[in-house]
Amino acid sequence: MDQQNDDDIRIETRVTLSDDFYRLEKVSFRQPGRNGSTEILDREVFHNGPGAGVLPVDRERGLVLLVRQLRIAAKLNGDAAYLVEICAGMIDDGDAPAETIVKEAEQELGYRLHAIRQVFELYMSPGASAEKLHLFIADYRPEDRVGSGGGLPEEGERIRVLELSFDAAWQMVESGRIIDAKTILMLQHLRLQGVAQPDRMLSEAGSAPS
Ligand SMILES: Nc1nc2c(ncn2[C@@H]2O[C@H](COP(=O)(O)OP(=O)(O)O[C@H]3O[C@H](CO)[C@@H](O)[C@H](O)[C@@H]3O)[C@@H](O)[C@H]2O)c(=O)[nH]1
Ligand SMILES: [Mg+2]
Repeated sequence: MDQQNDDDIRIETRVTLSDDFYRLEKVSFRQPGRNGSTEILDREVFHNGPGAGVLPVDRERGLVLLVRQLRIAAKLNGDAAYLVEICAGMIDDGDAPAETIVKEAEQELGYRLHAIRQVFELYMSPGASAEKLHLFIADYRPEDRVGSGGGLPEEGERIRVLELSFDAAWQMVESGRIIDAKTILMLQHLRLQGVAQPDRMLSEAGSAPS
């Protein structure tokens, strides 16, 4: 099997094809070919990141906060136009991912979060996109509500805030109503932590061992 070394990949040229809201680039690079040769390939790279997202959890009441918002790409594919997702946003230049989370949670959800912990740092679609996502989990309680959320109306954001039980949110994954990857990852993470069924855990704890 050939060795695969990062240092053997040489970027030759980078050309910007489009630079409007996001940037699309065509990259030409050299990679090792067979029998000691090298070959040149072209790839397009879409720069739509980096971003950060958060799943706020109220463990006492067994609830999570999600958002529902228009995603025109999903509509173009023939899926629902309004997707249910975790709160997320693009990271402004110079901001740390956790700072983005704090801002987005206030803007989109109207909540102040506590105990913000990073869970994943991942690429959403590395074959075509440079978007790197930082995903967090955080705590919230009813008294942390500081506004109505909804996003920035001047940017055209009309975000609806959903507060759902763990089970109801997971049901939406299983029934295919939640189809956003970062949201499914985070809800799955919550289940793996073993806090996803507080009612069942409580009743099991209180029942006689079988
Ligand atoms: N004018 C203009 N505005 C845009 C465009 N695309 C997005 N916007 C606006 O830019 C803002 C982006 O809002 P954020 O909350 O920062 O991001 P997001 O839409 O939730 O999603 C972004 O972050 C996610 C998490 O990183 C990503 O998954 C997603 O691809 C995107 O980068 C929104 O007001 C949106 O309407 C565009 O092509 N043109
Ligand atoms: Mg957003």
